[in-house]
Amino acid sequence: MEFRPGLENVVAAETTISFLDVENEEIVIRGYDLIELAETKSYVEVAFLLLEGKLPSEQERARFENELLAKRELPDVLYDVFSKLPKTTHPMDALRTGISILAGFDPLIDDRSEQANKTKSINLLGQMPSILASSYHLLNQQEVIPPDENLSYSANFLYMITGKKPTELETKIFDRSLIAYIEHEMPNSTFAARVISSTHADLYGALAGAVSSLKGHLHGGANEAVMYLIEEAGTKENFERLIKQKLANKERIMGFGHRVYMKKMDPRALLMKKALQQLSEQRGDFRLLEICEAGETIMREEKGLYPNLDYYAAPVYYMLGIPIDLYTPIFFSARTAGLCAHVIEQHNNNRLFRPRVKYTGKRSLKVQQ
Ligand SMILES: CC(=O)SCCNC(=O)CCNC(=O)[C@H](O)C(C)(C)COP(=O)(O)OP(=O)(O)OC[C@H]1O[C@@H](n2cnc3c(N)ncnc32)[C@H](O)[C@@H]1OP(=O)(O)O
Ligand SMILES: O=C([O-])CC(=O)C(=O)O
Repeated sequence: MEFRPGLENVVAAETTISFLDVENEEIVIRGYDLIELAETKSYVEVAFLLLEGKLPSEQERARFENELLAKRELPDVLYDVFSKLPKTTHPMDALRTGISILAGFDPLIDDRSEQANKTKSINLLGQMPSILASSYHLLNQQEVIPPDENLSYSANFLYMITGKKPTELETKIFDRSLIAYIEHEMPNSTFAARVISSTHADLYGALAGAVSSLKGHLHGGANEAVMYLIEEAGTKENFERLIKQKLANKERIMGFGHRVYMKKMDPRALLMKKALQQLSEQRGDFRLLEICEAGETIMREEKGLYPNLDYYAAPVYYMLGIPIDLYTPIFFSARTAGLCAHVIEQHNNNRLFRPRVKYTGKRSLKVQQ
């Protein structure tokens, strides 16, 4: 039996959902190129594509978006729990708690049929913005911002976080970031969700496990860590110095490197870099763009490493006025569509995940009598 640390290059599932075609620099989502989807479609349309396997007609999009918007209300107990959690709770932990509580409210909890799983997925996708925004506000002893009926899914999501009606450009960029995060083949969190659902566990359990995985700094938690590093530096010169110092100490720089892209730029990072350029030009404020470009150059020169999505999503979120500890929950919220598609696929064609080990421990020890 062959052992590959980190399961590098091990094929863990057969799927029709997505594939990283690194050679051709394409992230294939149900047959489409993710970057093209991000430039031409809305998050709601790509979520529909993931769940239904095809892009929606205009009528289907409107119905689906209305369905999501109609699910925004949460059971009262969630608001109550969020307001009672220790104020130091990270919103990712509140989010995990929220998903666990919702499980108890689902009459179809143990139904793994495709239809029941789709119903759960739509409920969760609709509720996700409310969970994020309300948990953040309640943890910070602020009023919860009620949804605005007249806004699109993404505009309302941003509004419930910031309390400000976003401009058209802000909505477009936020929506694009959600598409960038929506699905990415077999990252650690998706693998976790598939492993959990392979025991016939329910979709909520699989997603709660995925939240835990995605919170880590080597995965989704990197977007927050990037922004804290930029904030700590404040200027381009300090950022360059800080990166060099960390590299000299053999520390990792968050937002760089990727198991699959290795020494190539993540196509989604370029998408978000363009968004940062747009926001910077529109505001006449190039500070974050200059800092990030300086970091990108140093990492390429010193380590031959390129930015991943988290590196450029972080300053984009900062410029959109989003609190830093919501960056990773937003990543998860966007990823919900992809994760649900994977749980559905796993449940529809299941075999229990149960790998083996390469044992390096002791043998033949005798118990002392
Ligand atoms: C949207 C996402 O979730 S993308 C991932 C977000 N995560 C990050 O940005 C965290 C920073 N990046 C990393 O830690 C890594 O690049 C990972 C975890 C993403 C991928 O790691 P792996 O494929 O396991 O590569 P591995 O950890 O073996 O690293 C290979 C080499 O590159 C170095 N390296 C990889 N990434 C970085 C980095 N960001 N900074 C400095 N060095 C790095 C490692 O130190 C290692 O060097 P060595 O061979 O001299 O020991
Ligand atoms: O693919 C990965 O390993 C991590 C990643 O970029 C993602 O989940 O978007």
